[in-house]
Amino acid sequence: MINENDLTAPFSAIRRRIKEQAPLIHCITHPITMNDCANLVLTTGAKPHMASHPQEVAEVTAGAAALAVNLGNITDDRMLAMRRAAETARAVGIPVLIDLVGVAGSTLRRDFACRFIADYRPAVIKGNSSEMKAVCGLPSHAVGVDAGAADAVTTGNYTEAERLFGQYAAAQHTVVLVSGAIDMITDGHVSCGVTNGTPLLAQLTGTGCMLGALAGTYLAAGSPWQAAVLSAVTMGLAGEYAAIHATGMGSFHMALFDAFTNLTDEQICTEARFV
Ligand SMILES: Nc1ncnc2c1ncn2[C@@H]1O[C@H](COP(=O)(O)OP(=O)(O)OP(=O)(O)O)[C@@H](O)[C@H]1O
Ligand SMILES: Cc1ncsc1CCO
Repeated sequence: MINENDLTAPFSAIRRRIKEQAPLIHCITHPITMNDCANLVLTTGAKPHMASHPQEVAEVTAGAAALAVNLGNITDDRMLAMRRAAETARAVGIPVLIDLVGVAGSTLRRDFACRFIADYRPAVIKGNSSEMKAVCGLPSHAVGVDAGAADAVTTGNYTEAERLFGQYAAAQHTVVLVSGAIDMITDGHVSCGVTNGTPLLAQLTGTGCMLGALAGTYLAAGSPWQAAVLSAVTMGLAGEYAAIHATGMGSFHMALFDAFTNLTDEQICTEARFV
């Protein structure tokens, strides 16, 4: 049984370190959510750099504290940029997160992701349940970049999902963050499910990409496990607060950013909910 205090104990320290150190977070991502990801990183106190030109990314990563790459809306240039940046991340010893956007419906992205994971050993691999099943080599039921209902992690299949994704995480020596109504985080030895959130988060494009950028930011100040759990709790709770004030998706979007700005350590530690 997971002790919730053990999970939440490091949260405040990570948040404080990010505010004090204002680390540079290099995000190589796509135009659909780039602006939201940059603004979310800013709410933490960290500094985003969204550089993606293949000829400059190595230089940018060399000055960063963490690298987050996202396969959404992929291009040849960004694939090359991600590999060059990851080479540098490995050389200078900074952690890498990969967000598997769209791998379930694209052989190009799936092959790229599997090669990237094998070559650069990301500290965190993030995806929705369909994307994660796809890189595990299992049939998945994605609808475009969204997870299919048949792949969702639920209280009914939680133990099986824990086994499946845990096995993959252990084999890759990484932390897996599976997003959804229950966000599952596992390294194959320890796992937890974060139940904070609102279905509205799935109605706003790119909240999964934002979750990846947030986990990438916390990687600069905490372990991969802590970074993944804290990001899931933060996104879920911010969604819950935003849902209270929103009257539609426009105001939800704004209220979500207000919630990121105003969430306190106490709210995050006392209102985090785990399966
Ligand atoms: N039904 C739900 N109830 C509560 N929270 C949810 C629900 N669906 C998604 N979320 C939350 O929304 C965020 C994004 O998760 P999701 O699985 O939708 O990502 P994604 O598919 O990668 O999204 P995108 O491709 O739009 O970036 C996570 O923080 C997750 O907890
Ligand atoms: C809609 C969409 N298409 C490619 S990426 C993206 C944003 C959510 O991942």
